[in-house]
Amino acid sequence: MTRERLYLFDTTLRDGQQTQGVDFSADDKTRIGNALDALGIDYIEGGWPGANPTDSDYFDTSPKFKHATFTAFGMTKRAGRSAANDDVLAAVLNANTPAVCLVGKTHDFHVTTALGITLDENIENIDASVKHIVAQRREALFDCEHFFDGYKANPDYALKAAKTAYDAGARWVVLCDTNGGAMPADVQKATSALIALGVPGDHIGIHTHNDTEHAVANSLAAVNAGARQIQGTLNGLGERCGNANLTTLIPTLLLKEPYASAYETGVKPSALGGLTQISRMLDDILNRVPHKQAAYVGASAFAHKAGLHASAILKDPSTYEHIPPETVGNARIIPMSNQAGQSNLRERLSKAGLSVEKGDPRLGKMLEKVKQREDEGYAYDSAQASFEILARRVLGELPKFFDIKRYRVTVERRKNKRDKMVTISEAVVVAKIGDHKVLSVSESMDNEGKDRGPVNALSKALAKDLGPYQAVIDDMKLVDFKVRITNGGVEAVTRVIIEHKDSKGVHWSTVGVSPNIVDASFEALLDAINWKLIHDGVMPV
Ligand SMILES: CC(=O)SCCNC(=O)CCNC(=O)[C@H](O)C(C)(C)COP(=O)(O)OP(=O)(O)OC[C@H]1O[C@@H](n2cnc3c(N)ncnc32)[C@H](O)[C@@H]1OP(=O)(O)O
Ligand SMILES: CC(=O)C(=O)O
Repeated sequence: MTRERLYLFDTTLRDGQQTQGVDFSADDKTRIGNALDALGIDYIEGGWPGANPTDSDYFDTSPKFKHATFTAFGMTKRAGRSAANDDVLAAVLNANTPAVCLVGKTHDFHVTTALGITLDENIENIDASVKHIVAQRREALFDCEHFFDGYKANPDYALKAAKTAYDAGARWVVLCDTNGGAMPADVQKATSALIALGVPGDHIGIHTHNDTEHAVANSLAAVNAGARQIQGTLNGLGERCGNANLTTLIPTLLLKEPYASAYETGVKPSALGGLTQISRMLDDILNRVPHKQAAYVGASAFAHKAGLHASAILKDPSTYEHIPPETVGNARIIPMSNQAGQSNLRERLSKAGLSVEKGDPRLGKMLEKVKQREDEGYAYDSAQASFEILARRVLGELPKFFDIKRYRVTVERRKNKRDKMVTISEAVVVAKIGDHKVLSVSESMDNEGKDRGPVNALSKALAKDLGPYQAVIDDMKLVDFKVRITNGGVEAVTRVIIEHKDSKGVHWSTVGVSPNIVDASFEALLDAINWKLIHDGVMPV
């Protein structure tokens, strides 16, 4: 059976940039754009040339994609001037991209209220703007802003605005759920109405927002009605609650029926294995902790915590997995927790290179220890590296790299040379490495002279001089530090979970628990260092 072509349009670099807290540099855009092209995305919208220096700089680099059509975004010309005389439109065209996507109003309320012009003037703006793009021999796309709300309020006008763009030569008329409030049935109905009016489905695109968590469902509803282009972003970035998540839509289109048999996209099955890595790369660029429960690519997407699940997974993974995790470049995890049985335990141990026979009494002892510690506040499902350290300790297989003799942290509030009150934390750690005693002192100041607190001072002192292990420890980078009070009131217990990564891209998490936040942090730090030394194959001196 021949499959119909479904086009994927990425707007991570444009609508994704409209996410609160996201500010790409031109170099970030280059990295992301190249990754999207390698993945097989058909259109990459780079931003709005002329709107800000970063977007203009990125367009100045004139990216040359192997697969994707590079697209500039802008808005229709303003009323009262010709398209050729609109300076905002001119800046967009001056970027010289093969495709140009213009947003325009299709909801009568927005025309009269936001633009303050007549409904006819708006139709003329759409017509003239699209014709101007086509006359410049560019592929024209028209984003029908607020199309679904407009269709509800005044269906004739919304349809007329969309049809005007098509008649003026737009290759794609993109129906936008700008405020993100449409339901799948609304999308299906309005898309079908435009097709019935004479705009073919293979000229219709869909652009949805996630304000009701329906962005993916609404994109599929439009495809079901006949649309053949989907716009979205990596990891669902985008204005407010985000756009349709391409990281979810791509595997769904390639792996799930009826889409997999009916449609072909530019993303080939062989490229799908790189999806998790691209998703994590974006988080890395944004300095964000990846969303663990993200569909397909989240670290928990294939984590089997419950004992019953883990026991069946070991017999056949398809018992509790909708797809094999490797298909999207993800990995299966069997975490340890108070929900676990011996199956979870043996699987985790074998992943750590520790083989224990079924029925070994140490398994029962270890499971009891894990459940008892979870009761005290530890959380091993989020701190697999600490579980490994605990298991090695119970099995008598934890190498002794060094011994901490003592540590001390002081916090002082004092006036500095400029007579300004400052807080300074200082930590001292005394460690014994073989026969050698090492004393390290560190302050909490960062490179800009800002106080980073007692835990930071302690971490720096601990990692400052561990003699023969130093090169391995210097390769550790703290990426996340979470503190949680697990018991309220005067008996409060603090749980600290920290995440590290190294230059090989390996991430590992450790946990510490104590009524004292410094002790809890120190325990998690020690586990992190021991885990790294073990995993780098370091021998104790
Ligand atoms: C639904 C979407 O996500 S569309 C994408 C929106 N993206 C952005 O806005 C990000 C980039 N935008 C910007 O940097 C700026 O808004 C600019 C440079 C484009 C314009 O800046 P300014 O000239 O200062 O205008 P400002 O942002 O205050 O207002 C937008 C103007 O465009 C007009 N406008 C809005 N949409 C359209 C349209 N489709 N066609 C023509 N004019 C439009 C508005 O009426 C308003 O004009 P007014 O001030 O005369 O009422
Ligand atoms: C164009 C666009 O981003 C929107 O209407 O949501």
